[in-house]
Amino acid sequence: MDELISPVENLLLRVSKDIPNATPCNEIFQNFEDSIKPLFIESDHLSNLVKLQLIGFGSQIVNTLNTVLVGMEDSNERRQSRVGSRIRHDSLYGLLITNMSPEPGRSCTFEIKPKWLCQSPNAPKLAIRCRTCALSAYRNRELEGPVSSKKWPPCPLELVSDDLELVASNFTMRLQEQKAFNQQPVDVRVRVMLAVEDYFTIGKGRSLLKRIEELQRLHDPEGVLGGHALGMSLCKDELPSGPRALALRMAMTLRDCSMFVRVHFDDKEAVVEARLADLDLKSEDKIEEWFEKERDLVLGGWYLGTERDLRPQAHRAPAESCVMARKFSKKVPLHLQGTLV
Ligand SMILES: O=P(O)(O)O[C@@H]1[C@@H](OP(=O)(O)O)[C@H](OP(=O)(O)O)[C@H](O)[C@H](OP(=O)(O)O)[C@H]1OP(=O)(O)O
Ligand SMILES: Nc1ncnc2c1ncn2[C@@H]1O[C@H](COP(=O)(O)OP(=O)(O)OP(=O)(O)O)[C@@H](O)[C@H]1O
Repeated sequence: MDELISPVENLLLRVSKDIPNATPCNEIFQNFEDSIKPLFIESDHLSNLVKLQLIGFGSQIVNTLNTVLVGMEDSNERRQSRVGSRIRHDSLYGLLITNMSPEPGRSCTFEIKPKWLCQSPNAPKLAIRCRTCALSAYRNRELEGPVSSKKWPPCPLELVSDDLELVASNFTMRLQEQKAFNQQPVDVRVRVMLAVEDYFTIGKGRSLLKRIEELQRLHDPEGVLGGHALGMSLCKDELPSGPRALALRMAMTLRDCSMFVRVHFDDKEAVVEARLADLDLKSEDKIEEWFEKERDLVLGGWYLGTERDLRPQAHRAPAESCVMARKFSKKVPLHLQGTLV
């Protein structure tokens, strides 16, 4: 995706990057229509998806857009991480997508990745970390410095928790990080916060997140490891294949999508709108990588929080805030916590 704004009102033009293995837009569109969209039609959440419309264009458009990119780079207007990337010539398709950008002064938008809304089916029964928090802990393993300086994204289980105060505070915290929101008068901010709280605790946002959770569960009941004996080396024949592989790719897509939340605050009643984006079906080529990642999390003790036993210099991070870890420390007396895992 690149930062080109379409002249078509309230739509963005999404085009393919010129990098090896990038899925062409026509395939992204077909996969979305066949595999993803029906899941949300069933539950009446179609209006919560970023809409995709496939368009074709001539190679002259690609040349023009690439020239625009060169111009932006010459004047330092392009984000450094994207400098040098170009639009591919061999696929003359693009997607017009719902533009979720805010309208200055009238709305603000924030983006979250809900990630894994339920535990991995391969996690040990006594896990004290969810899949996302286990992976964060794993990724923090090599980082030097105090525990508090490490990266602990919010635990995704908070988003679908039965503790509605926790759900509400998660979203209002994200809202309060928005400059456009903070610039509003206090009465508008209160109105907007209440609307966001309602939307994600009793409204459509709640049912949308619950639907994603349900779909993640339904499409991957066994986990990528299935019944694989973990002590044994990976044999490619044992990776999920056929219908199970497709279902797994769908689950992994739903575990890595983005959610745009736009709040309009110029009306008498604040209006909240959430739409899911980045629902490009994951490639089958990723299955081996998912298998290896899951195996490392299980065997390394990252779900159980026992990684410290494997690497004595490591210790449990007090800064981490997994919902599962918090439940565990409430239920189990402190002196027993080390003995149970
Ligand atoms: O491994 P995860 O769970 O961190 O997810 C990856 C994402 O990391 P993040 O959401 O930042 O933690 C990662 O996001 P970023 O590139 O870090 O923004 C990708 O979305 C990656 O998918 P793909 O390789 O582009 O198909 C994602 O990989 P998969 O979902 O395919 O495993
Ligand atoms: N529907 C949308 N409305 C508004 N902004 C969007 C929408 N979809 C994506 N964006 C924004 O466009 C930018 C690029 O999108 P995205 O991150 O999906 O592309 P990408 O190919 O992963 O980019 P890169 O890897 O170069 O960072 C991001 O800033 C994202 O927030």
